[in-house]
Amino acid sequence: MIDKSAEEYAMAHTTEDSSLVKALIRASEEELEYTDMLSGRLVGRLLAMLIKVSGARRVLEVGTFTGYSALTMAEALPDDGILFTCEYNERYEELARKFFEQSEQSSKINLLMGKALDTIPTISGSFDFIFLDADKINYPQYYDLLLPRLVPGGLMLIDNVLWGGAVTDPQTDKAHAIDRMNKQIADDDAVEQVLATVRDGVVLIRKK
Ligand SMILES: C[S@@+](CC[C@H](N)C(=O)[O-])C[C@H]1O[C@@H](n2cnc3c(N)ncnc32)[C@H](O)[C@@H]1O
Repeated sequence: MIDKSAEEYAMAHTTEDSSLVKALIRASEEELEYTDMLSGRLVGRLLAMLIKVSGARRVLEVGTFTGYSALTMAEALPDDGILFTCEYNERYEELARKFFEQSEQSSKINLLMGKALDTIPTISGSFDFIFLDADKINYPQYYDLLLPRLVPGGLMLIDNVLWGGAVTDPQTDKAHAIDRMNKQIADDDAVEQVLATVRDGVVLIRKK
């Protein structure tokens, strides 16, 4: 959606990933046919920045894939921070665990396997920061499930909310679901939010 040269310029002027995170990206590209699900450095560095400036300690991620954003967020967390990340695909799990184990942040990361709508309720306590990046068709359901789990003043970042521009005239079930959630957030008096045109669109939500 974003002009290619502007995107490249943004990438060239954004902090690099750690060497372990770069190795994870390379391994994902070598072992998998498609890695377009990986959120990428603009979103990854935004996540790290938000965690640092907000002082978040308890983080939940929905949608691990091979662990790019999980590892990036774990690196941004303080030593006593904890990250729960939900995935259901065992092939992605294997790659993610391999890199989590190599990381100095491994003790902070809890990978929960299974359908996220089932595994999230098994985690007790509330979260300072949530990153939603899983099955788009269930985005409205996730929003309803996750907002009550956020502390007042807590932040939620949701990825792919522009869905390549398809939300402006939704024609598919996924585009309709994302559009429905975007409208739900915009109408929700319990939050303030900014829908930013970073990569495929992210909405940053702060619970009042
Ligand atoms: C867009 S990818 C996540 C990318 C990751 N956050 C990153 O930046 O590298 C979405 C992931 O969610 C997983 N997923 C989809 N539906 C799920 C579900 N219902 N429960 C758990 N994981 C799910 C997919 O297998 C996929 O790995």
